[in-house]
Amino acid sequence: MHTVLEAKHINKYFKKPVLFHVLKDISFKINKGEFTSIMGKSGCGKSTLLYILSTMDTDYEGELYLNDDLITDSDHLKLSYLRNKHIGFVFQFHYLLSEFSVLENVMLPAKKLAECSAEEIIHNAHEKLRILNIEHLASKRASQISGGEKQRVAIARALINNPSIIMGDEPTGNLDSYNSENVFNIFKELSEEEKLSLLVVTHDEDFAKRTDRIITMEDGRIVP
Ligand SMILES: Nc1ncnc2c1ncn2[C@@H]1O[C@H](COP(=O)(O)OP(=O)(O)OP(=O)(O)O)[C@@H](O)[C@H]1O
Repeated sequence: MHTVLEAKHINKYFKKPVLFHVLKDISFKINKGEFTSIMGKSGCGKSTLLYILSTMDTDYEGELYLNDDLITDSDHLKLSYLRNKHIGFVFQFHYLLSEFSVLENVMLPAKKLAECSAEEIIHNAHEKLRILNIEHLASKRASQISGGEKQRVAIARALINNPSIIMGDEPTGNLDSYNSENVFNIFKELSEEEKLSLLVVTHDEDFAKRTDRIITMEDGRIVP
């Protein structure tokens, strides 16, 4: 089984206001197509861990592998490239640009990566909107669509560069139960049919129970 992401003995300390050992010897693997949730009480270190796994925080001890490559000591430019190419993000808040159209919002990470022609990017963005059943919204401004629709646009944007893994920080935290179910079903389908890996921090037990695996954290450690 191909491993998409591997954390080996990750430790993280916050140095201020006092020295605080926030992540303690975290090790796990995420395989291709695996849908994993991370749960744990507020303050146990979930977001801190996701920040490291998503390559945004480089101030940690231990090793991080992306598609079997050790990326821990990569410079910021390389990490920014790897992040954009291989990792899609879905947050609690959608972070869409409200004055841009839905299509333009979805295209943005592909423009940044600049590995496809403008025509290909438009074609790919339409394809992602079709997968998420929101192609009819393509020309609307992001400010003109509902909360549930915005989150689906955010997922389409996360998919645009065909990442190896989608990371979510409470992606259903702002949604009602209907839209949360919708997002869950989209993620499940992506993992089963596209063999996409998903790693989602959530407080929603119903959501987590239906993922392939729950990683439970307590006081900066993974509960064995
Ligand atoms: N920049 C920082 N400096 C010092 N301490 C921090 C910093 N950021 C977070 N912490 C502390 O680290 C711990 C873990 O925070 P983190 O945000 O990872 O928790 P979490 O599990 O994601 O919580 P929640 O479920 O409430 O989002 C908390 O005790 C928090 O107060």
